[in-house]
Amino acid sequence: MLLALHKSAVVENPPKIVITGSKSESNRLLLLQALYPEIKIENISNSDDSKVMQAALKSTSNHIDISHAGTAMRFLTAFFATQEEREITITGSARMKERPIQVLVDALNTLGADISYLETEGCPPLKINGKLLSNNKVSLKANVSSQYISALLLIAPKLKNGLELTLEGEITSVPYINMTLDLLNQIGVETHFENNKIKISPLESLSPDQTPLTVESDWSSASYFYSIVALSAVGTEITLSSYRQNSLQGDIVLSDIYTDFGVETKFDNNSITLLKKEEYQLKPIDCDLKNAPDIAQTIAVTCFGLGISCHLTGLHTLKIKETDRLVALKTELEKLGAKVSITENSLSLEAHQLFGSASQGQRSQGLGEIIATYHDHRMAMAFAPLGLKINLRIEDAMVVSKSYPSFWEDLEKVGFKITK
Ligand SMILES: O=C(O)C1=C[C@@H](OP(=O)(O)O)[C@@H](O)[C@H](O)C1
Ligand SMILES: C=C(OP(=O)(O)O)C(=O)O
Repeated sequence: MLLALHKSAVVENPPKIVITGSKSESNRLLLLQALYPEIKIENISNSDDSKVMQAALKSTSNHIDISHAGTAMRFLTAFFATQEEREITITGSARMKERPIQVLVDALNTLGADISYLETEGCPPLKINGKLLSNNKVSLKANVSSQYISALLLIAPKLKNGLELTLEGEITSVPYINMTLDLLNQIGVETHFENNKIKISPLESLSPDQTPLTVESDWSSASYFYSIVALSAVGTEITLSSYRQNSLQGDIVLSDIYTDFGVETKFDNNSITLLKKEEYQLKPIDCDLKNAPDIAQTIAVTCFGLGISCHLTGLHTLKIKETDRLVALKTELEKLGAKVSITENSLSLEAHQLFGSASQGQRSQGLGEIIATYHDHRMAMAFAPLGLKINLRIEDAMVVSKSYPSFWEDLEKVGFKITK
């Protein structure tokens, strides 16, 4: 569906926006709940990725399709590898069949699993013959995706002797590994992470009287509201719930990064209020995002909307996500008149005269440019805040449901004018 965003502004005193639970926390807890049924979960994400995870864990079929969900693909591969007597095939969208999984498959096979490729070597779909994994030590490359490491950590306490992982090379997306370890600790699993070694002790079962674990709202989803406030007038405020100052999610780093754009975050009563405190003092942005790759698109578009330059690094994982996000960002920002250069792991945007030139002025007329989204929820959501500056249209807008199904309704609540 093509949605048209008509140039609008944030209303005064918008209602509080309740953002669904973190899909990263939800998908970890769902997997742990399949291993330890005593676990109770509250505020689970209503994202497509968490729904497919729930459906796959309930399914008795020997054919599982996880669509676009990277965490589900990686976590379930590890899970089904340990389910004795079960033979399944696991597949996903056309893009999922291009997203690499060899590092994880090799590690699981080294531990004793029986996993093979059904189409392209190194990528889904996979055939998994569930087995008792008899080894407990393995080394793997840590610079491709942290999801492989989290997948192994999640099944580790159910292995007879636990697990000892050696991480090779630079470790990417570290906060996601720490999130996995923290959730394991919360259910009583002993973990140890030092330098490039992680050790997990076995834990057979949990006591039946578990207190529910509450998933915090999704910080990556909050990023779009940070961008909206950054692109709005001084004094603009938006309140989001439910958030904690001591989050497990690395994307909380937004609250620091956006101070550079004049956005202040106030934590109060499980909510955050984002306030545009001052006009942004034109200053180039230089940011290493290897610990928070999912907010790269948001930040690049905020900088474009403010007319400032940015140099974003640590982006090597962006090429293997829902789309090649570096190429997608360059293509779509350039449609709007930006000058962007990319390498394998970075993106640079030149400062520009903000929608002031004749050609850019024309872009505010009519229905505006069509932004392509490449089956990537974050392309749709990252570009949407530009609706405060220009008219634009978002192609395949329902793609947002991968992580944030009520995104467009929530944008309307804060004042965006959107038509089909
Ligand atoms: O473990 C997780 O929940 C995630 C880890 C990150 O992936 P990489 O480790 O592949 O960067 C992130 O981009 C993804 O959205 C969610
Ligand atoms: C990369 C993402 O998800 P996944 O890898 O789980 O598909 C994302 O949500 O931005």
